[in-house]
Amino acid sequence: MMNKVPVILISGFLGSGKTTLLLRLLAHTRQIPLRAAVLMNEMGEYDVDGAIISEEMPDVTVEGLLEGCICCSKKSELAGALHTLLSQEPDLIFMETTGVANPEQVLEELRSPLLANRLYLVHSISVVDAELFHEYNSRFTADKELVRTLHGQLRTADFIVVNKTDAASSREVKKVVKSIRKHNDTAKLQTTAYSQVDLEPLLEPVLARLSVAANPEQVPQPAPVQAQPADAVATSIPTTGKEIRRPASMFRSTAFKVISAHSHSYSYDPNQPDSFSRLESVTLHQYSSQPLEKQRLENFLTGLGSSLLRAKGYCVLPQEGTMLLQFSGNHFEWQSTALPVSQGYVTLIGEQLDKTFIADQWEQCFVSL
Ligand SMILES: Nc1nc2c(ncn2[C@@H]2O[C@H](COP(=O)(O)OP(=O)(O)OP(=O)(O)O)[C@@H](O)[C@H]2O)c(=O)[nH]1
Repeated sequence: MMNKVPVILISGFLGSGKTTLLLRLLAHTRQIPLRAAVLMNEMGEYDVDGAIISEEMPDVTVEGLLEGCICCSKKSELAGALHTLLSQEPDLIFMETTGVANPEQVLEELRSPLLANRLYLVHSISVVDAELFHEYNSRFTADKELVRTLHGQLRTADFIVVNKTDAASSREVKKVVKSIRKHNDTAKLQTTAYSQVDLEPLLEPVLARLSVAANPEQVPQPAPVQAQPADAVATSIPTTGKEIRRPASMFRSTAFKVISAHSHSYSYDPNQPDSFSRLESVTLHQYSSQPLEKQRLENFLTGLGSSLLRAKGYCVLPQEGTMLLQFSGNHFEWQSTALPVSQGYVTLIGEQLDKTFIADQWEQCFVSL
């Protein structure tokens, strides 16, 4: 039987700190050294998080599944993407879901015969934003699908990272932990800022398994958490080639366009007619030859109010050059990048986004010469 490759699944709501954790894990695996590969799932049309990883860890193979969630619209492509990564023979695969993905569906897919004979799950990690956990929970109570997703992210985890404790009071952090425990009272849980968790125990089962594979006479280690059944029928799987994505309307003369809108939805369930989540993503492209002004962009995003949950992308600025923009929980983060980005873009994720207004406001972010 072929050696199975360990998988660590990272889920958690928008902006909670999944990529921050993944970067730490990748830095640690590189030190060991383990050859890690990443499956990155993004709701927008660009792989912003994949680009961040590629910049910091150019040796790590990243396969991106974009414009949809691997728990629903991209579920059929999951096996192909994982097999593309498997062809690189990594020691370990990290999977980061979108912030609105329900890991329950992903885990179900990993248990399918197509994947169960090649992979085994070591950890399902859920990252929680301590600052916004309760706000999101009360805000989305009417959105049954999203509530199911938020709870699914907690239920499936064997390790929960309560992150962003620097942005929440200690009283709030305690309340968050108490609420989480109502959904999952068995997972290991760590409170932290910037996803600074103890990495060694997380990777211990992977190292144990690898050392057994290298020295088969050793006594096998206990089965990893939620380990999958050993054997399954091998089936041929279509692979997705790595795609360099280009905006469809790249050659339009219009300077700035709202290119795409993606609604997060699951396949229709007649028993749950109201179970539709209205979260969507919109990607804005920096087509203009006129300079993009940082302050105007910040004002525009803040002006969208509570309808905007998350924004991220690369902006080409007149003074600073290309910068990575991150917006979550009303906080902006700008970071210089050496990535060769010829045309900037910003992906917005939110609820009931007013696209006409957004297109107009985006246009106002460019300084008229
Ligand atoms: N204040 C604060 N900011 C954090 C912390 N952890 C991460 N961030 C910032 O929050 C933003 C989002 O972090 P990510 O790691 O990209 O979050 P994510 O869960 O991958 O986000 P999605 O891409 O929406 O899925 C970035 O600007 C991070 O630098 C934290 O503990 N405290």
